[in-house]
Amino acid sequence: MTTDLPADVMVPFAVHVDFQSGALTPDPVILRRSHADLAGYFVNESDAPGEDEMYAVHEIRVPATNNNLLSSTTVLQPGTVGGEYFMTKGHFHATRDRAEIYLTLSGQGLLVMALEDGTTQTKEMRPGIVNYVPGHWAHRSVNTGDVPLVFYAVYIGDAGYDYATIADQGFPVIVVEGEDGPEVVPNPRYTGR
Ligand SMILES: O=P(O)(O)OC[C@H]1O[C@H](O)[C@H](O)[C@@H](O)[C@@H]1O
Ligand SMILES: [Fe+2]
Repeated sequence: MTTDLPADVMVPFAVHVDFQSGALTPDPVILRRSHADLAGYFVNESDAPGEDEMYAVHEIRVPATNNNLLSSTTVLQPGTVGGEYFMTKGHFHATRDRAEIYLTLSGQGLLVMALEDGTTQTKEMRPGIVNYVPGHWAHRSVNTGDVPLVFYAVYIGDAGYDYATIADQGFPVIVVEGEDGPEVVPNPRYTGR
C-alpha cells in the first residue's frame, strides 16, 4: 500500500441545504447582489428599485483550485425591471473551458447561455432539473416565476469569473414578460458578434 498522501489533504465535511430557502447550515459565506449592483444590466431601468436585494449566493468555501469543486446555492428573487425578469449578472468562466452543473431546488426560471460568437441556448430551470453548462458558455439565470428561484451550482475550483465581457457587450438575448408568459428575444443592446 502506498502512503504518499499530499500534506494538504482535506477533511470530509457535510453541509445541509434547505431546498426552499437555499440556506446552508453551517453558515457559509453569503454574497448579496442588489438592484444597484446590476445597474446597466437591464435594457430599461427606469423602475429599478435601488438597494433591494435581487439575489444572494451562499457559498461552500473550499480552495479555488483545479482539484476542488466549488459549490453554492443562489436565491434569485421574483420580479421585473422594465419588463425583463430579475436575473443574475451572468459570466463566462475566466478559465473558459471550465464546466458547471446546476440543480434547481425550487421555483422556476430559464438558464440562458451564450458562446462568444453570439450563439445562444436557453434551458428550463425547475425543481429536479440538472442543467449541464459546458465550458465556453456564459451563463445567466432568470427567475420567470413569482417565488424565489433556488438552485445549487457546482463548478471546477479554478473556473474564475469573467463578468466584464457580459457587462460590456450584454447578453445576446434577454427574457421579457410577454402576453403569454416569458419570451426570449434578441437584446437590442448586444454589441458582441
Ligand atoms: O455570479 P453571477 O453571474 O451573478 O451568478 C450568481 C451565481 O450563480 C451560480 O450560483 C454560480 O455558481 C455562482 O458562481 C454565481 O456567482
Ligand atoms: Fe459559472
